[in-house]
Amino acid sequence: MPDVAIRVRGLRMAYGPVQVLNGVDLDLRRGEVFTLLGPNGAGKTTLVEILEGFRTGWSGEVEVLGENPAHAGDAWRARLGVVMQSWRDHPRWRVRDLLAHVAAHYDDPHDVDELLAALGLTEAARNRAGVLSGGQRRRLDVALGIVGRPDVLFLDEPTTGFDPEARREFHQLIERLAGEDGLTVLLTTHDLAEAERLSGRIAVLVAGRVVTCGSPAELAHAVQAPSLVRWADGELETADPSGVAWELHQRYGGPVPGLEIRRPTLEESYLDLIEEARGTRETATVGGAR
Ligand SMILES: Nc1ncnc2c1ncn2[C@@H]1O[C@H](COP(=O)(O)OP(=O)(O)OP(=O)(O)O)[C@@H](O)[C@H]1O
Repeated sequence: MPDVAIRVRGLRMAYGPVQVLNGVDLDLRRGEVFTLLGPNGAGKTTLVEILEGFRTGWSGEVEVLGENPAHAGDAWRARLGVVMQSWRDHPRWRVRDLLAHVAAHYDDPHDVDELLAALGLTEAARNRAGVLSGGQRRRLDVALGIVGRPDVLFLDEPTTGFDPEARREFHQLIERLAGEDGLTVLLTTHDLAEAERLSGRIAVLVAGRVVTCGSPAELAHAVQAPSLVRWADGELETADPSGVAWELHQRYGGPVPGLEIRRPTLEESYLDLIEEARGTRETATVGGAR
C-alpha cells in the first residue's frame, strides 16, 4: 500500500463569489495524526468535507486512499470514518443500539462494548441519544466514526464540549488507534494544546491557504513571535533576546538591573502568525482582483 493516505494539490473552492480555498497543498502519510489549525472561517470544514466526498465544485487534485473523493464509490467510503461537528439525527435511538446498528454495516467493526468503554459511554449505553449531555453526544459521534475500523478518520472539532477528563481519555484513544492500528487521522481544532499533544504535524490554514506546516516543535520555532526584554530603564520587543541582554550587560558594565525576558507562548505566536497571514492575504486579494 502506498505511504500517502491523502494528497492535495492546488485545491481551490469558492462559494459563489467568495473564494474559500486558495490553492491548498497537503500530504498526509499513513498512520499519522495531522491537525488543521485555523481561525473561524479559514476553510477547515470545507477542506475536510471535500476530502470526505461531500462537496463538489472544487478544482485541483485530490486523492484520498488513492481515489478522487468526487467519484469514489461505497467501498472507498466504507474505509473512511467521519465525525462531523454535530450529529442530531437519531435522538430516539439508544446509544448502544445505534452503535451496534452502524457496526453491522461493516465487515470488521470494533467490539461495541469495548468501544463504549474506551469512550467512557458504558454508563450511558442504554440512554437515548437525545438525552445525552453535549460531551457525551460528541463521544457518541466519535464512536460512530470509528466503529467501522476506518483507514482514515476525519475529526472536525471532536472535543468541543468535552470536560478535561473526557478530553484526556479521547486523546489517549486517538493515540492508541493511530499507534496500534495505523489509522490516519485528520483533525481540525481551535485548541493549540490539543494539536500539540496529538499531532505528528500541524498545518495552519488562514483564509484558505496553508501558511505553515510542520511538527509542533517546527511550528513553534517557525511562528515564534518576538520576546519582550524588560529592565529597570526600558523595554524592547526582539527576536534576539539574548543578544539584547548581552548588549545591556555591556552597557551597564555588569548585571542589568531588573532584567526580565519574556518569551511568547505558542498561543501568542500562533495569533501573531494569523494576523500576519491575514495582512498578506488582504494585499494579495486586492492586487489579484484588479
Ligand atoms: N455552504 C456554504 N455556502 C456559502 N458559504 C459557506 C458555506 N459553507 C461555508 N461557507 C463560508 O466559507 C468560509 C469557510 O468556512 P468553513 O466552515 O470551511 O471554515 P472553518 O475554518 O471550518 O471555520 P470554523 O472554525 O468556524 O468551523 C466561511 O466564510 C463560511 O461562511
